[in-house]
Amino acid sequence: MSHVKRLVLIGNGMAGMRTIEHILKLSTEAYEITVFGEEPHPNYNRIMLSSVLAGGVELSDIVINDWDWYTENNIKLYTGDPVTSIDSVGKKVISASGIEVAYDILIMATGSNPFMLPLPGANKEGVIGFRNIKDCQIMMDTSKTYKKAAVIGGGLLGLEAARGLLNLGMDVNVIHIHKYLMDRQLDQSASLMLQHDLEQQGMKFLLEKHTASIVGRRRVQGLTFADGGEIEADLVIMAVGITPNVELAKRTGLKVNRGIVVNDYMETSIPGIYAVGECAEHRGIAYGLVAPLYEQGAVLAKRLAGTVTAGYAGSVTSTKLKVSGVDVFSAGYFNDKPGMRSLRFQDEIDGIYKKIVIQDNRLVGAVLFGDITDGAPLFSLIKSGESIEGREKELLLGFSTGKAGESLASKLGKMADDEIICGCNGVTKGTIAEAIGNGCSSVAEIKMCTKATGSCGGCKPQVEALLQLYAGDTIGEPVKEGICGCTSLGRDEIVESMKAMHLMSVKEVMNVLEWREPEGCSKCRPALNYYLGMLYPAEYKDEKESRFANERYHANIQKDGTYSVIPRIYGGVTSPAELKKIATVAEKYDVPLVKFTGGQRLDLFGVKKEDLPGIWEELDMPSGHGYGKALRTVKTCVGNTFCRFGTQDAIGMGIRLEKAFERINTPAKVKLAVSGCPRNCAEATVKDLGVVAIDGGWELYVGGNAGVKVRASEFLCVVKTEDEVVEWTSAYLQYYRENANWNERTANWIERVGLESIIKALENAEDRQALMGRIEETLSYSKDPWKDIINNDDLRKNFHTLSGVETVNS
Ligand SMILES: Cc1cc2nc3c(=O)[nH]c(=O)nc-3n(C[C@H](O)[C@H](O)[C@H](O)COP(=O)(O)OP(=O)(O)OC[C@H]3O[C@@H](n4cnc5c(N)ncnc54)[C@H](O)[C@@H]3O)c2cc1C
Ligand SMILES: NC(=O)c1ccc[n+]([C@@H]2O[C@H](COP(=O)([O-])OP(=O)(O)OC[C@H]3O[C@@H](n4cnc5c(N)ncnc54)[C@H](O)[C@@H]3O)[C@@H](O)[C@H]2O)c1
Ligand code: SF4
Ligand code: FES
Repeated sequence: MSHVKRLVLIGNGMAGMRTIEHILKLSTEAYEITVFGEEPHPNYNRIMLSSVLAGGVELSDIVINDWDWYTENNIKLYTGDPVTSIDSVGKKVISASGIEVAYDILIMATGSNPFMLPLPGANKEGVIGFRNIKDCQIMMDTSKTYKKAAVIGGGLLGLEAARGLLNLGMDVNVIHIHKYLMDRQLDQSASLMLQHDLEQQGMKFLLEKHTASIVGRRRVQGLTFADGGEIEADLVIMAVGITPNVELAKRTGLKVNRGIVVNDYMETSIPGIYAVGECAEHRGIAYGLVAPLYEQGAVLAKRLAGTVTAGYAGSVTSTKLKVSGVDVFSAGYFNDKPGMRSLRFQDEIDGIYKKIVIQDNRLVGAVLFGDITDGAPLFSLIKSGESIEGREKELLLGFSTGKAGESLASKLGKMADDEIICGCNGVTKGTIAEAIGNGCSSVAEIKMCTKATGSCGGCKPQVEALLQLYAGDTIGEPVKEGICGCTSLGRDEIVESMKAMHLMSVKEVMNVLEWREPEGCSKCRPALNYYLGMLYPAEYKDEKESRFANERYHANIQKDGTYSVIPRIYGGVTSPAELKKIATVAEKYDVPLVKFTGGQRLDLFGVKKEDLPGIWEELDMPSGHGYGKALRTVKTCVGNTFCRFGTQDAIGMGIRLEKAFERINTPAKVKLAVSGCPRNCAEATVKDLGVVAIDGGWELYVGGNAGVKVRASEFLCVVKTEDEVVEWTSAYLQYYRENANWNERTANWIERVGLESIIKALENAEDRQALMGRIEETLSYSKDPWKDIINNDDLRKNFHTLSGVETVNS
């Protein structure tokens, strides 16, 4: 009797999951797949952590496959639960939490660990590597309190970390053991030019320095060096290389050198167990960049799907530094060795350096600084190993004869179709041209079709140039980006079309506006649902299936799959009776944790999905919307009710605002606060809208945020009465609802459109009244979502099965 084979993947990272994606494409349903991940997240783009740290990219933007993707593909995912042992005889894995899963095929993709120098004091608080979301979060949090950072290691990772920390406002010293930065990728000339440019950006370097110890009490306070020197540091990032994560493999008895030894088909020394990614060692090499790991994944997937493959033969690698303002590329051999010749070009005026390394008339290496447009074609030549005899100087001076000022699109036009444009994903110019020919008209669409630009993003300029070349008006305007890969239309065009054609459902919008993906995606479906609800509050029926899980269940999904429930406590003011009720419910349902939130609410953590309706019913309190893109909380200080400094009734004002705007859907979450005097105990100036009492009136501030990027709010207006506070707040919130992009916080919106334009839209009393009328109309249709479910037998019965798009929500 044949049974579906059970495939277990250990490591929910970039290489392992790319392998699974390939397998799903090659042979759907051939395997019953289980994935274990040590990190408490779905699969994300580790490469982009540098961009998250540098700012401009949110953690939610770097998810590759969200939670729903696993469900949709019938993959059982255990996160935050590492596999701790493998029984290779009984063919099963056991996780830290005790889960046992049997396998027929086991893939190990456990990645690497940062190499932590075993220095005295290395275990102090504030000493970390830079490898995962947690490290990234620690750096972002630390920068809010501390100012002095030291990065040990001036390689790719160290420099990208240093740039991010500078952007976070820290003072950064990079300590490098070698005389030249990026000594594993660059020659001396390129390295010196790089150092110069980074110093101009504010980075400081201590070169040829051997760190001797890390000093401080519990937390790091500084570093000492072998030459007797020392510096102060409140945060130390070790970026001195990585070591394959092979402990589990060793315990299992797999053959391990530096990495888990694999053959050309990624088979380890034990039949049925494969290894892929940074943890694997192939022909003596454990790679540390995604391109070779993705190649390995493609080979392994073919092998497991029973497709013919020649096997993996090893890779030549190329790297680009992801630091804005400096362009650095390196591939193959970058320093001359006996038997090699090199040609160099250095332009100190424009800061350009090029070097190509040749052996036996073949290109074996290249280093580019300042202008890296020739990186892709040079890398193709290195990989192809073809003779470049007689073309050496042409290659050095500009690949495609490179006339001064020649556009990138024109250069790319001269390239052969089989040249690689996206190094990370091995995507050729021909493949991208074909995707454009098949109708892809934006970078996002090309990413969806080909994966190009989906990893480090370094090939985006080339892909944009190809779009200009093949989809633009000859070489005209760049093709604009849509709200997601399913469309090339932007938010305003979509909303205008909805109005003009009176489109009334998500499906209709996608049909009429010719969506590329008929079902849409997790970016556009919730956005369309929001825009339709905003335009037609009376007629539009909210589509549950276009909402994130948090919003479907009206509770926040937690990392272990349980939910957290926050009842509404207006203005943060409760009563003994209310507290008793919450306590009774928490006891009855065995709620493991009851905690105050930053917004002065009580949060019940660890609630099972099936208990949600019962808990809501027994609490008999309105939903606090702690999960939604809606008004979350109005935080208040005690105001003149008890405080001797208070000039106004902050509590009363806060409760009035919360009662007025609870249940309003907004493009992104909205938090308010009211302080009773300028001492501002309710922290009103880091809220989406903050109200601060003054003598005889109130000041209103907007666009504040205390999240990853702290932003102080900006002064909007001063008013005398509580009624005026409500009027301005109504108008401001409705103007935000009508004009911001879905998922755009007020802080980002105001930065994008400018406070001036908002003041202009609100300064006229008639306009304010009109906006207030529209928000009141919308509010008149809103109902408490918990009551809605509890009182509807059908909804309550089918509560478990509410499905929709997936959660990367905060
Ligand atoms: C900040 C940063 C920037 C980078 N930039 C680039 C770049 O620009 N270009 C480039 O090519 N590469 C870059 N890299 C390297 C690239 O991210 C890695 O090569 C790639 O992620 C390796 O993939 P992997 O799947 O082998 O390992 P990982 O992505 O690390 O995945 C391994 C996963 O396995 C999990 N795991 C480990 N042990 C267990 C266990 N016992 N049970 C369950 N799960 C386990 C780990 O927690 C991890 O989530 C960068 C790396 C970092 C940290
Ligand atoms: N843009 C990219 O492609 C990119 C970005 C980040 C990370 N990565 C990858 O992540 C991995 C880790 O990166 P990395 O920069 O840590 O590794 P790396 O090996 O590239 O660089 C480490 C650097 O640390 C220096 N060093 C070693 N010991 C030291 C010491 N005691 N004190 C000071 N300096 C010391 C080395 O000279 C070397 O230049 C690599 O595989 C890298 O390819 C790639
Ligand atoms: S903000 Fe002013 S009124 Fe409110 S608690 Fe602080 S000091 Fe008192
Ligand atoms: S080169 Fe990295 S995503 Fe294309």
